[in-house]
Amino acid sequence: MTISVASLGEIIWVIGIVAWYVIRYPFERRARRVRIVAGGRSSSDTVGLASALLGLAILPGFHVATGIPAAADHPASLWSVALGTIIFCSALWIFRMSHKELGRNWSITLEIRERHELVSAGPYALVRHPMYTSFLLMGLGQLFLLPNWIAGISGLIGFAVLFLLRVDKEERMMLETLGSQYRAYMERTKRIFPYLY
Ligand SMILES: C[S@@+](CC[C@H](N)C(=O)[O-])C[C@H]1O[C@@H](n2cnc3c(N)ncnc32)[C@H](O)[C@@H]1O
Repeated sequence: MTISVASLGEIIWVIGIVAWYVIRYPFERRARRVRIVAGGRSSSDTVGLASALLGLAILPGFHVATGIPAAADHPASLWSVALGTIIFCSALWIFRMSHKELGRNWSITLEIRERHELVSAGPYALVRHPMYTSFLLMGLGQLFLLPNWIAGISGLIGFAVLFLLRVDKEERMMLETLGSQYRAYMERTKRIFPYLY
């Protein structure tokens, strides 16, 4: 049995998405047991999360399952699949490290947990939002893995909507909660790219 390069990219993308959920699931379960003391899901955050879900999972998943929209297909290449695999694996690694480091402070939305603490170790020593760095890399990996302009680019668009709707609000919330401790942390870190932005 031989598989095409296009199918190979799609299979790797599916494995990547399953691995993403395997990493996330235990943190979702644990988060249910830690009390929320401030914040909550706003309508703009719901739009951001829905965009990320649509662009990074639903649209590409629909394309992989049905081949639609075939008109947006472009030729697949082995170098693109290899690059996409490396980028997607890096995204999963950063995603896993950020969850591990955030631990009980993690929330899917903008919330403050009981006894919330500033996390500034591991990937958080370099950037304030490594989980968003991992979403950006996932979107980039998707672009290289799926040879379809719409399903390929949708992850980056979904990430951008979530990031732009959320990041200022998240930093404001952290400043209100942790005050000078978070301000000092902001002064020594970048947002998503170490030393750059
Ligand atoms: C989905 S997590 C994303 C965390 C971070 N923005 C990132 O990209 O890695 C969002 C929650 O993490 C918490 N959080 C964000 N940065 C944090 C930090 N440095 N220390 C502790 N909690 C943090 C906030 O309570 C926020 O509601």
